[in-house]
Amino acid sequence: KTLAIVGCPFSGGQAKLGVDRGPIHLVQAGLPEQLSELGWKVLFDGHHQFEEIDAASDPPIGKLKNPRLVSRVCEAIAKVVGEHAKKGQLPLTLGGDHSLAMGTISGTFEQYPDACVVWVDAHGDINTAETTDSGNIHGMPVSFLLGLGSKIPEFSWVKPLLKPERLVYIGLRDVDAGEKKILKENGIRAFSMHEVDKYGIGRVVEMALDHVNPKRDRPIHLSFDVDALDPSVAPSTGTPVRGGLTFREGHYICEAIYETGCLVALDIMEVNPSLADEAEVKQTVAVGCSLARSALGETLLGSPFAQTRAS
Ligand SMILES: N/C(=N\O)NCCC[NH3+]
Ligand SMILES: [Mn+2]
Ligand SMILES: [Mn+2]
Ligand SMILES: [Mn+2]
Repeated sequence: KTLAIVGCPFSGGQAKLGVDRGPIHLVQAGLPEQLSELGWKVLFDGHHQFEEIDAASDPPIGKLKNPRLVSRVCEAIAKVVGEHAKKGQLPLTLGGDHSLAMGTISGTFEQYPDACVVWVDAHGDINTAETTDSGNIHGMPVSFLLGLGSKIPEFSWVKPLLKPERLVYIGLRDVDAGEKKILKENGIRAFSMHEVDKYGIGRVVEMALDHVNPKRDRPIHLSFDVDALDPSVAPSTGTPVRGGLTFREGHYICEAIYETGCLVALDIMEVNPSLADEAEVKQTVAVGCSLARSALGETLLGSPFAQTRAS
């Protein structure tokens, strides 16, 4: 049961400063120690340093901003995550913005081609080069993973290994018109906050897993954007959207996924320690840590450390 913590101090997928310091704050809050307390053999893989590319050498491609930087960083992360997965370790990637999931999920699929993805987020992150308004690539990783939209040579390393039926969303409430069209056209299952209200988080997680993992025998990659949580719960994040998951709903998702024993990779993304006052930053970092603990075996009544697939 080795857990490989991959620090990814990266902010190139969006415009707000500070999200690259998410990893250091999560680590300094004691996350590695907290996880070894749970029984994990923790391998801290360090905070990966990414070589800058000066703006002049990385002009936008169409609307896409910092395209070469984002592509190169994600390709590097795909290798790192893939290598840890190959060794039977469970990669925990600490972001950094959500564009990184293009890398982490590519890495997971190298090792687990039959994996499914649970994407917890206020946003769909599924814009293509054609539909994106902002050109911020953290709003696009899912489209690359599905192989949607026009092919961009700089991103040719991304293989379309994710199939629509292996992807499910929980927490959506800020989806662009173009993304809504993409979700519909591709028949992608999404449990928005409307469904969470209607069915309750317990049923939503059950239905989500029934959709992508009916026999609970497929590896699960959980990609958790902390802005899925209500801003009152995780205030220090780049794109807060009101009406989000409660503290418990967010943790329930993680606990329930851990209980499947299928978790093989986890991303905790978009913690930006520079967007709120000290108390709110502390709160957001603490939530990132507790979500990770819940997804990795911490339970409220303390049950013995169950085996996960990546043992
Ligand atoms: N946090 C974000 N994605 O998860 N922002 C980008 C999406 C805005 N439409
Ligand atoms: Mn996201
Ligand atoms: Mn988001
Ligand atoms: Mn700081």
